Amino acid sequence: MRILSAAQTRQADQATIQEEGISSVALMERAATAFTQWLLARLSPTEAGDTLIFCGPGNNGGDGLVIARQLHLAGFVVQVFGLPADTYSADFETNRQRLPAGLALQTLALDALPPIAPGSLVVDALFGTGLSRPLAGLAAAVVEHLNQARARIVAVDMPSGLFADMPQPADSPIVRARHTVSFELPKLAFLLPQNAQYVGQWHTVPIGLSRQFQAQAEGKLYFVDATLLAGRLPKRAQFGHKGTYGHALLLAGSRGKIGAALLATQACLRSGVGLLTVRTPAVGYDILQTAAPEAMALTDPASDFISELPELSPYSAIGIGPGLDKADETKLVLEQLLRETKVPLVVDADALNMLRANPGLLQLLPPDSILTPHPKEFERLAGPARDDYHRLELLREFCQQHRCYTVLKGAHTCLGTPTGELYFNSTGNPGMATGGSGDVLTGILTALRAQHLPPLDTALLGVYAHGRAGDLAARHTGEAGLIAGDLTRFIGPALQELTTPDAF
Ligand SMILES: NC(=O)C1=CN([C@@H]2O[C@H](COP(=O)(O)OP(=O)(O)OC[C@H]3O[C@@H](n4cnc5c(N)ncnc54)[C@H](O)[C@@H]3O)[C@@H](O)[C@H]2O)[C@@H](O)CC1
Ligand SMILES: [K+]
Repeated sequence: MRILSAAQTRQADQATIQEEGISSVALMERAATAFTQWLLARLSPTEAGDTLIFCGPGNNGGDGLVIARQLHLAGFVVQVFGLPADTYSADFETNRQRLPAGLALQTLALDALPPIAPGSLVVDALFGTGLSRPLAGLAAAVVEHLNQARARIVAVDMPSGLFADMPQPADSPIVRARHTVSFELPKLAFLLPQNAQYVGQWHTVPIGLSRQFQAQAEGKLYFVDATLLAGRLPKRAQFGHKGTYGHALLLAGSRGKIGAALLATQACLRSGVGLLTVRTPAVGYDILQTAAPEAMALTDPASDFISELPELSPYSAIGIGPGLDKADETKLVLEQLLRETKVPLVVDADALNMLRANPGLLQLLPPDSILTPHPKEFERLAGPARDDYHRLELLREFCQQHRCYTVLKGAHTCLGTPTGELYFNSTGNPGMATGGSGDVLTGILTALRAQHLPPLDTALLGVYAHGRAGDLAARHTGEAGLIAGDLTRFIGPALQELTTPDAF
């Protein structure tokens, strides 16, 4: 799925209208109907109770008028309010005319804002993608009024006051919606933690926006769903053997953190790698051989940390980082690895912190390496961000400068590419915010890369499958009960879902 800017969304509406030869008011009817259907699938008129719909002067308000008409006809107890304005959009005017008798548009006034009973259903159709500046005056007062009511607010397309694709001044008035129902595609704003308090849970409803426009639109933002991944994970070959699926090397673990090495090991094994060798300090030998007999243990001469780089020629991908100690010897191992390796790298955790400690090391990063920082680790590498939008800029610059793929971990993990694209993941849940989850991701990515998948496919598939494994696991454990080891059990099913079936 593409993520379009506000301007592109307007162009997409126009392209759809032209392509289909329909009127803009017909597209509005379609969009508003999709919203109404979404609501009707979740709430009966009795469950909704008092339903108050707040409309702005543009097409978002026009949607609100259509929704008011449709909910009224569906038996909801509807009141509809409009912001006074000098001009209204043409489709707003048309739909004002279409309001049924018995449902009058009431004009909002600063000194007479309507009371909102606790638990009421509020539909926020004040402003959508056409917002051009922060709200002020009466509009701001209405937003404040909605936010103070103990109502269930459902926003049409956008929570009013929020920009679709850029930050806004601190303290801008913005509706705090419980649900946001967006037309066709998510907006960039929905994917950033700083906006979660306004967007609530977001949903998309299809409105038949021009596919051609979506495919050809400029811009480099993507939302990764199963469709975007179709065809990227080949089925295993009938005559394949373990040599077909690569030989991965993991450099991981230190005294007290052999568990991290083990989690990466299990995940790597569960992600289809042909052979796996694991380099841990000597203290990890018995643990690894017992808990993961499928992996080969190549223990380091040092007892507690990795001090020597093994011979690298057998391997098709190398993962480094989970559970490493920051010993000087290990730093030298990382440096030697960066200088010597010709095979793709996956770099995680303390290996990232070591890169930062010696900035010269970043210059040695082989092209197409995959880095997997969480926001704090990324900040150490690329500097502090003013806000979530600025962090995306830094991510883009970092990936282009170092010709690497960077997986910025979090809700909607964002993958940056050397060519400037940003891909937001759609799977995963808050249960995955638990120690060891990142080690599992490193194992998955190392395995996919070892199987000769291109770096972009590796990162997209790996991040998606990791989240999907978390979603499958949480069905059994609940989110709070989820631990990283649970993820490894569901990587196989997650990858299976993504595997391209044979064409007939
Ligand atoms: N264009 C189309 O064909 C469709 C548009 N749709 C709806 O239309 C919305 C976009 O409509 P519009 O482009 O008319 O924009 P909006 O309805 O979001 O807002 C535009 C109106 O608000 C005014 N405005 C902007 N910022 C303001 C501020 N800070 N304070 C006060 N007034 C402000 C503008 O002057 C204009 O009158 C979408 O979010 C969606 O809900 C849907 O009906 C689908 C089809
Ligand atoms: K809105």
